[in-house]
Amino acid sequence: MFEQLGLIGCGLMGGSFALALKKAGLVKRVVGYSKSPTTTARALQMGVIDVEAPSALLAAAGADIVLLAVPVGATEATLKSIKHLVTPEMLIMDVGSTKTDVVQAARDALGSRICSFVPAHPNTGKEVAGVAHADEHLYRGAKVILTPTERTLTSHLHKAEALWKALGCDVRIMSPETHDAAFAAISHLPHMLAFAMMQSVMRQDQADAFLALAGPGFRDFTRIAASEPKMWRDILLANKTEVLAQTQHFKQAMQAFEQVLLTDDAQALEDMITLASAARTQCRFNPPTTASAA
Ligand SMILES: NC(=O)c1ccc[n+]([C@@H]2O[C@H](COP(=O)([O-])OP(=O)(O)OC[C@H]3O[C@@H](n4cnc5c(N)ncnc54)[C@H](O)[C@@H]3O)[C@@H](O)[C@H]2O)c1
Ligand SMILES: O=C(O)C(=O)C[C@]1(C(=O)O)C=C[C@@H](O)C=C1
Repeated sequence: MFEQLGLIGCGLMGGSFALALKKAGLVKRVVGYSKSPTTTARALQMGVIDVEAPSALLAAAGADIVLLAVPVGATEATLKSIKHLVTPEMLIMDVGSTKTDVVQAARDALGSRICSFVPAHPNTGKEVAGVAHADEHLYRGAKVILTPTERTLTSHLHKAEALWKALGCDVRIMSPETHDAAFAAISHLPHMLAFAMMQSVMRQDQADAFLALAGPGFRDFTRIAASEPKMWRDILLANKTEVLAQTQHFKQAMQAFEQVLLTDDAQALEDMITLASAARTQCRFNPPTTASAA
C-alpha cells in the first residue's frame, strides 16, 4: 500500500495506472502533473487524480511512488526536474515503450539516485491518447517488462514486481537491449507499417474512393495508424537501430512475396501464406480493450 502517487503525465497510460491503483486499494492519494493544465483539470474531474500539481517537482514532492507516463523523449528532462526530491525510499517507474534510451536518460539525469528507478513497460494500450480514454482495467492481464538498471535496488525491483502483479499483470524481467530488439519486431515496425500503409493509399488519386470501400481487414490492419504522433515519433527515433534492422527483415519478406507473384509460382505463394497463417493462428493474445475492439 502506498501513501501518495506522484503522477507525471496524466494521459491514457498514467491515468489508467492511477485508476487501477485506486481500484485495487493500493494508494491513498494521487497528485498529478501534466504539461497541459486542461489535462490535469480533466483528470481531477474524472477522479484520476486527487490534487493538481503545478510542476513535475511538486507532483513528486511527498510521494512514495512516482510514475512517469510521458513520451519517451521527455524522460531525461522530467527526471532531472524531480532529481532533488528523489530519496532511496521513493519508488520511481516509467511506462515508456522503449527502454535503452530511458535507462540512459535515467543514468544521465539521476546519477546515484538511479537506485530508486525501476524502468517498466506495460505491453498494453490503445490507439487513442489522453486521460479521457483512461481505463481502470487497461493493465489487467498485460505483460509488463521490467528492465532494472545495474544500480536499481533489489527491494525496489521486488516492490515494483509485486505492484504490477497486484494489478493482474504478468511480469517479465530482461535487459533494455533485449526488450528493444523484441519490441522493434512486434510493436514498433508494425506501427511504422500501419503509418506507411495509410500513406501509400492516401498518395493515390482515388484514395477517398478506395477508403470508402474499406472493410474489417483494412480496419484491423490499420487501427494502430491512428496512434498519437508525438509518442510514436519519440519511440521510432529512440529505437531507430532496431527498427531499421526489422525493416530489412520485412523488405526481404516482401521481396519474396513479390518474386512468387512475378513468376506466378502458386505453390510457393500458398506455402508462404500457410507458414504465416499457421504462426498467426498459434499466437495467443489478451482480449482487445474497448477502444481497440471498436
Ligand atoms: N498508448 C499506448 O498504447 C502505450 C502503451 C504502452 C506504453 N506507452 C507509453 O506510455 C507513455 C505515455 O503514453 P500515453 O499513451 O499515456 O500518451 P498520452 O498522450 O495519453 O499521455 C501523455 C501525457 O503526458 C503529458 N506530457 C507530455 N509531455 C510532458 C512533459 N514533458 N511533462 C509532463 N507531462 C507531459 C501529455 O500532456 C499527456 O497528458 C509513452 O512513453 C508511451 O511510449 C503507451
Ligand atoms: O493497442 C494498441 O493500440 C497498441 O499499439 C498497444 C501497444 C502495442 O501493442 O504495440 C503500443 C505501444 C506499446 O508500447 C505497447 C502496446
